Amino acid sequence: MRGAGAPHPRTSEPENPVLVVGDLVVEHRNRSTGEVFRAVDHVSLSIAPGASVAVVGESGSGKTTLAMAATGLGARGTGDIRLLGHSLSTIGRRELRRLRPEVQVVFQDPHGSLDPRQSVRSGLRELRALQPRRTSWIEDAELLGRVRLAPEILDRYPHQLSGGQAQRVCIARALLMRPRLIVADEPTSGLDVSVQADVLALLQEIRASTGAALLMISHDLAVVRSLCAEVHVMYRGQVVEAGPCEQVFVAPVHEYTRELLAAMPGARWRSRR
Ligand SMILES: Nc1ncnc2c1ncn2[C@@H]1O[C@H](COP(=O)(O)OP(=O)(O)OP(=O)(O)O)[C@@H](O)[C@H]1O
Repeated sequence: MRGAGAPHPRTSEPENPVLVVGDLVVEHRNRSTGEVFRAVDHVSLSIAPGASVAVVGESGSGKTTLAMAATGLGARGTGDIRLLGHSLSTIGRRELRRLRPEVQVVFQDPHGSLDPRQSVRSGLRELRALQPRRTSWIEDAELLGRVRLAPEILDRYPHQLSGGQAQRVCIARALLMRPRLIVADEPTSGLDVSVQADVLALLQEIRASTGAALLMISHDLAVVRSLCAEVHVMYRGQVVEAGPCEQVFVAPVHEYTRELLAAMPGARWRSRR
């Protein structure tokens, strides 16, 4: 059995970025009016193996559209996207299918992500059937232990789980695939404040122990600062500022970043220095 801390089987050179986004533009068309809205406007970013990168911005700034397009899971758009060294514009279906498990997404609404008709155990069984070799490294009970859930949870259905437990199950399902990139899209916004910190700590722990990179989508600067080394600030579809969290939060250059920081409870970011 392979431990979660064991290196991933490599499908590209270790030092290659997990994800490179070059000049991405994604537009949405309003179905009723036909109007075109540019949700992502010439965005570039790169995520190294094991890195923790955040995209922050207010609601509607394009964070989710960016993350979904960049990982090949949403509207495509134009631009150059390389996932584990493969260009999404030229990759074949078979290769894309092989690449899919390497990127796992943890969404905001854990109950919405789980099939209400499946127990946790049968949900895991289904995943294992889809990817038998990839998922054979760990047993169900041990997997749940990794996300600090008791084995009894295996026989529960989603409606029998709290929000925090359901999110841990979602994280366990992601972990089972031993991804190279975990995209966490507002993973704690739907949870009680009391469990938010635990879920964030868990994501951090999993990132550190597996070597997966983390792309964190959030409007919450406190979450970002606790979890990520690097941040991209999005405003109206554009990245207006990017850099190490310490630099961006302590000495923001763009007016919008300053406004975001000022809207946070306390100008405590700056007073840390
Ligand atoms: N499928 C879609 N069709 C039309 N417009 C869309 C679609 N998806 C998103 N949009 C619009 O694109 C813009 C960016 O949305 P997106 O969800 O990427 O932003 P966000 O920063 O993730 O916001 P939130 O934090 O509220 O999820 C918004 O104005 C949204 O209304």
